[in-house]
Amino acid sequence: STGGAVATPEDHDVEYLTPVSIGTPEQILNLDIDTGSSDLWVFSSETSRSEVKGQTLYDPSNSSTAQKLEGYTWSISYGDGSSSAGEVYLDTVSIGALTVSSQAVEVAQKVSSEFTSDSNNDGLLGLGFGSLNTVQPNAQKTFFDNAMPALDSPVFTADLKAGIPGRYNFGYIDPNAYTGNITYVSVDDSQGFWDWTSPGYAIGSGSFENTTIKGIADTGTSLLLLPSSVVSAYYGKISGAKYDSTQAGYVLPCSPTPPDFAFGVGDDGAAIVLPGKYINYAPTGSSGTTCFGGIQGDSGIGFAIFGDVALKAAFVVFDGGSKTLGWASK
Ligand SMILES: O=C(NNC1=NCCC1)c1ccc(Br)cc1
Repeated sequence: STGGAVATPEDHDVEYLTPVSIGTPEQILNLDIDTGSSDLWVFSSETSRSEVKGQTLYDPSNSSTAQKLEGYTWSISYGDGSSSAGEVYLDTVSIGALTVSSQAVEVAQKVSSEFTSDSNNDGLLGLGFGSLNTVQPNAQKTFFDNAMPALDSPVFTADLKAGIPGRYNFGYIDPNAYTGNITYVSVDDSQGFWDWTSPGYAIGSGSFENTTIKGIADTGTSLLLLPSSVVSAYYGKISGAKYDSTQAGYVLPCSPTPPDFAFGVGDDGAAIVLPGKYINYAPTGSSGTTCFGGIQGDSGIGFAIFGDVALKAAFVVFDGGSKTLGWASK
């Protein structure tokens, strides 16, 4: 089997939303597919009314295939401080033509303000490793783990794009979605993340800097978070760029276009190049002269995060069979 669906960017590519069918008859919710977590949770008929502002709600009582897991609960908090919690049902879940008949659907009873104010986001679909799932008393499998045995190939791919819809596919690699070769790198799943090591980076037309950068491929994080030495080297090349403590990040003049940023993949010299315009993440004020940087520091996290700013420059294969990541330009 195979499947897949469109991934549509919200403003500034802060997140990408994908239509997911739940229940019988189908209830279609737009979910944030997140390789940095492993819970599938949705806004629901059980979500506190004061915490819902425009989201589409999954109502298990309107699904003939919903089955409540009595006594099961979940509670999650994300790297950006957002959180949600609730109860658990099993129901049929599909992404395009790919269907999992007994998927744990975690219904939110409470969500934090970040989710309440994100009116187009109806929930998250985690594609991290199973060890991250928060359901008690028994952890539940991700959509990918449930689907994997039936997939033509045990993979899913992320093809996110800047400002236009991309795609998540399951079970196959679309040869028309990328250019050149796919370079595969090993993944350390011991922390539950798609954790890999880049051999270094280059700034603009500069020479490649060999420096080990361990980090996770996280579709649920918006920015590219890198070691402070790398971030300082990058913004040090840009006149007027500075760390703005008020914004808690580096800001830069939106014009001229900043230098490209490339990160290495594999040990054969392959690299993914972020066009400089990707680093103009969003204007900080109404004049549009100053931009918030799409590359920021990873201090305090313990490893880098290759979030959407990086992923949208690549075609990425998440291989659940070999536990590897494949990176290609496009
Ligand atoms: O939470 C994380 N990724 N997903 C999402 N963020 C916000 C909503 C969804 C995340 C995961 C690992 C690390 Br390290 C930092 C952050």
